[in-house]
Parts: sequence; C-alpha cells; structure tokens
Amino acid sequence: MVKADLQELTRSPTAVLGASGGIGQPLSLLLKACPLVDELALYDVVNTPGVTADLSHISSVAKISGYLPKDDGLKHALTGTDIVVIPAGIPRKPGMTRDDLFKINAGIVRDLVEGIAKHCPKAFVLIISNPVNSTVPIAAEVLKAAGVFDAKRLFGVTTLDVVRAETFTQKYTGQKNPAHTKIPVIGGHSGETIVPIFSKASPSFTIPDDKYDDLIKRVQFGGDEVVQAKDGAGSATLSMAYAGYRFAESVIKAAKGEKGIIEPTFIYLPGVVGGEEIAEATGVQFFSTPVELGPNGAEKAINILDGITDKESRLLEACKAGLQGNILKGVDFIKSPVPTK
Ligand SMILES: NC(=O)c1ccc[n+]([C@@H]2O[C@H](COP(=O)([O-])OP(=O)(O)OC[C@H]3O[C@@H](n4cnc5c(N)ncnc54)[C@H](O)[C@@H]3O)[C@@H](O)[C@H]2O)c1
Ligand SMILES: O=C(O)C[C@H](O)C(=O)O
Repeated sequence: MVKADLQELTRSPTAVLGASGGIGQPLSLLLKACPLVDELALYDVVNTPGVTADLSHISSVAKISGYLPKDDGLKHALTGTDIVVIPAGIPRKPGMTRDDLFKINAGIVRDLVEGIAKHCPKAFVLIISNPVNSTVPIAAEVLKAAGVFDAKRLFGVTTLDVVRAETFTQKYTGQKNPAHTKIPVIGGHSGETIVPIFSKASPSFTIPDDKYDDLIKRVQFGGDEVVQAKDGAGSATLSMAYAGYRFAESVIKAAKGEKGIIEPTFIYLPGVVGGEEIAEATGVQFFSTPVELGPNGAEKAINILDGITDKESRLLEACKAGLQGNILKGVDFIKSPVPTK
C-alpha cells in the first residue's frame, strides 16, 4: 500500500455544526480528546472563536479550527471534511413537543445540509437536531435535490434512546456496566415513535410484567424528564454529547475498517442493503434500526422485527402512525415549501 493510502485510512476530519451550544461544546470536547480525530472544525453562528481557543489548549491529536458565518465560514468548516455532526438548533422548553421545534430547526438543518451538498458531498452526516423524525428526511431531500444523496452516509442520531434503555434496565440486566447489554431501540426519536425491543437484548434479561409499561414509558419520555428538571434551561446536553460521541466514534472506527460494529440509527431504508424489507414491513421509509457500519457508512440494515412480542408489535403500530406524519412533514418542507407570504 502506498503512503497516501495509509494516510487516507488514518485521517478523519470532523466538523461540528452548532458547536457553541449545550450539546456542541461537550461533544466538541469529546471529539477533540479522541485520538481517532485528526482535524476538528467548529462552526456556529456565535461564540466559536472562544470555544475553539479554549479547546485548542488540549494536548490531543486533533488540529482545531473555528468558524462563524462571516468570511465563508461554513464553506471553510466543511471543505475536506469526512464526518459532519449537526447539533445546531433550538432545544425544547417544558410544555413543548419536539415537533414544536420544526418551525425554526427545519430551516437551520436545510441550510446547513445545502452547505454539505456543496462543500463535502461525500461526508458522513450525523443529525442530532430535533425533530430528528423530520430533520433527517429534510436532509435527504436537500441532498437528493443536489444530486449527491447516498443513504448509506446519512444518519439520524438516536443513540440517546439506546443509552437510556441500557441505563434504565440496569437493575434487571444485572450488569455492572450497563452499556454491556445491547438493547435495540427502533422506530423514531420522539415519544411513542421510540420503540425499545427488550426481547432482542443481548445478553437477554427479564423484566417483571408489572414493571414493563413504566420502563417503556421512561425510555420513550426520558427526554421530558430532563426538560422538566432543567425547567426552561433546555434539554439533554451532556448525555446527548456522550451519545453523539459514541455514535460518531462507531462511524469513524467502521470507516477505518473495524468490523462488526452495529448501532441503531435512523436511516432512509430503501437506500441501504436490507432496508427495503424493513420498509415493506413497517410502511415507512425512514426508520431507526440496527445498522452494520463499514467503510462506506451504513452497509446493512438489520431486520429485528421477526419474532418480537405482541406487546412490542403494539408499540410498533403506535410508532408507525406518528412517524409517518413526521417524515412527510420533513419531505414536504423541501418538496412543497409553504410560501412565506
Ligand atoms: N437527537 C437527540 O437525541 C437529541 C438529544 C438532545 C437534544 N437534541 C436536539 O439538539 C439540538 C441542540 O440542542 P442544544 O441543547 O445543544 O441547544 P443550544 O441552544 O444549547 O445549542 C444550539 C446551538 O446551535 C447554534 N445554531 C443555531 N442556528 C445555527 C445555524 N444556522 N448554524 C450553526 N449553528 C446554529 C446556536 O447558536 C447554539 O449554539 C436541539 O434541536 C435539541 O432538541 C437532540
Ligand atoms: O427531549 C428533547 O427535546 C431532547 C432530546 O430529543 C432527548 O431525547 O433528550
């Protein structure tokens, strides 16, 4: 192998869009500290010079740079980037649903993904901004319109639901490290569209019948717990930074050739091997399912629907009803934009 190829394999330039925010800052810290990341570009509409100066004193591998919108900042942040993580956008306050964020965040995600289509069309795109059930379809439509869509490279980050499922079931799994139980959480990322499939956990464990419903609700509405506790000061940021980092690290490791990495993530099913069958079974085109990651991103969507319990089938039915509307809302935002006047 020639030297240039080796360098390609070890490079993983990464950008964070929305880097000055509640999620953006701790996520950028984790990425700066990650030995797998050699370049880190931070972009936000405010405060990136300060965040960048602060993180730049950390003696880790990543070379860091920060950008604001002025002087073509987005272009400079994205050019040459392989992985783009997007936590830009407003968070919930008590009493709001994630869908209430659509009005503002839809436009933010559209504009940032237009930048990606122009400046780094082959990058892996990891979308954190809510409502994920709609922002990922928005991103897909923007990339399609620009002629650069590759479903294997676009991911809605639903890892926080998996992290919560691991944490909240610890007393039943008995694991000292809760992350050692693999729990698939499928569907979407809001309330009843979040479907934990405890019956397919590995290693398997048993939940007492009288605890099952509460546990499902806690995973589905874990976000509300944090929104209430923060009492107007935003939603989950630190646990999300952890979850976002965990997913980004998996994408980077798989891109570098590590085998056997499987993570649930929200993808466009028809564009990923194995996804058509899940789209047929669920009737939706975007869905979170365990995905085998590889050098090209989502190499294979894994169908775990066969053999799920009756209770899980009922949860899935409720998920589909809400999810389909969220997806169409995102697609329509790009395909038939509502006139502003
Ligand atoms: N996927 C998930 O599981 C998950 C979990 C938690 C939060 N979220 C979502 O992540 C988003 C961010 O949450 P937060 O708590 O970090 O919010 P925040 O308000 O603390 O930070 C958002 C940042 O985005 C920046 N921003 C706004 N418009 C921008 C633009 N056009 N370009 C670049 N940056 C821009 C803001 O300046 C701010 O720094 C919210 O939509 C929230 O709902 C998703
Ligand atoms: O709850 C929210 O609005 C933020 C996030 O989606 C979460 O699940 O914590």
